[in-house]
Amino acid sequence: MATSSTLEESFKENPLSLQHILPIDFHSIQEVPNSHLWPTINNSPISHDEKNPTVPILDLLAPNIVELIGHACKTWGIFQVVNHGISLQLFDEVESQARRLFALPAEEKVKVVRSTTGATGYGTARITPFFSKFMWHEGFTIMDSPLDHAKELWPHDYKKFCDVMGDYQKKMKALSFQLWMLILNYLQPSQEHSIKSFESTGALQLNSYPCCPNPNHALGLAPHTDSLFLTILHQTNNTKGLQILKKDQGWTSITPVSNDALIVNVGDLLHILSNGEFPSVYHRVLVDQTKHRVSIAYFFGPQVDSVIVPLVSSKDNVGVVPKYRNVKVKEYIDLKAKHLEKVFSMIRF
Ligand SMILES: O=C(O)CCC(=O)C(=O)O
Ligand SMILES: [Fe+2]
Repeated sequence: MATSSTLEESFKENPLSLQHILPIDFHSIQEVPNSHLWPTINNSPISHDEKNPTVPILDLLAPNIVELIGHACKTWGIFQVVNHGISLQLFDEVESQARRLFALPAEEKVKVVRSTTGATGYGTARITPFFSKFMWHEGFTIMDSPLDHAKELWPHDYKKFCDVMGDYQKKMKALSFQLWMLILNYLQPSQEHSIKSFESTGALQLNSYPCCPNPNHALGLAPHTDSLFLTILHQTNNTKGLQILKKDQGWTSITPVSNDALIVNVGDLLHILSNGEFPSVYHRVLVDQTKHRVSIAYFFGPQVDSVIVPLVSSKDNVGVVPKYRNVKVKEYIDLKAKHLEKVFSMIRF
């Protein structure tokens, strides 16, 4: 038996109230209720002819990929990946299984609602309690196998869902490692740095943003950063929604270059590990009046018992002092659950 704790366990100490977990019934709603009505979102609604921002697009087969990925992490903290070897068919299957789940009536979905101390299952975003308004969003989180939940939802027809999600998690884990090796190659941690050998954790997050009658006053996801090392996101390119906050540019939409392009962003723990060199991207999601958007995020990080030590002794960084104190992943997750972004100032020197 493994004695190390899991990501799931590390959420237990900060329970959420059921009121903050259960999404409204989007199938029955005609108007945005006051609880979900945000003051004007400081941006015009998504315009579909908007110019693409120049988020780096990385070909994983490029000979200078280490430099490219390092540069992208440093300058943007977010990039797109093509030529990653994952088939369009798998993306289509994951999206269609996710849509199958979200299309279920509310009384079915509630059977697999996340528990107040849990991490997996159906529910709102974990950042919900930090905002006075609710988000136009429902999610389903998978860690390891979704078997128990799938059996609840489809007692006689759960296999396809589990197979597809299992396959996707496997592919995402492998891709995460590939990206991770490239990033470590770029950062060049010293031999003794603990990050050289670590066990990973991953979580799959299915996101659903139903059509919204009033998209100018609703938010799919409120601004946030992701907590772990990397997030790999799939969204079909005909439904925009993701925006990042870019210095001098404001909120900027990220549009995939193709249906099989993946969007990869730096999370908090990689920001800390890189000693602040790589920004942890602040992002949010807008909603659409006529399109029900689904996105699939894979969060990749170290095990919760690992300690993140900012890299200062790599060759580029000689003489640089650490900007953050060492932090155990479990402690970080706990601080973030209590304080959200204020967590950075709490661990900064
Ligand atoms: O749906 C998206 O585009 C982004 C999802 C996201 O930010 C998240 O799951 O943390
Ligand atoms: Fe996110």
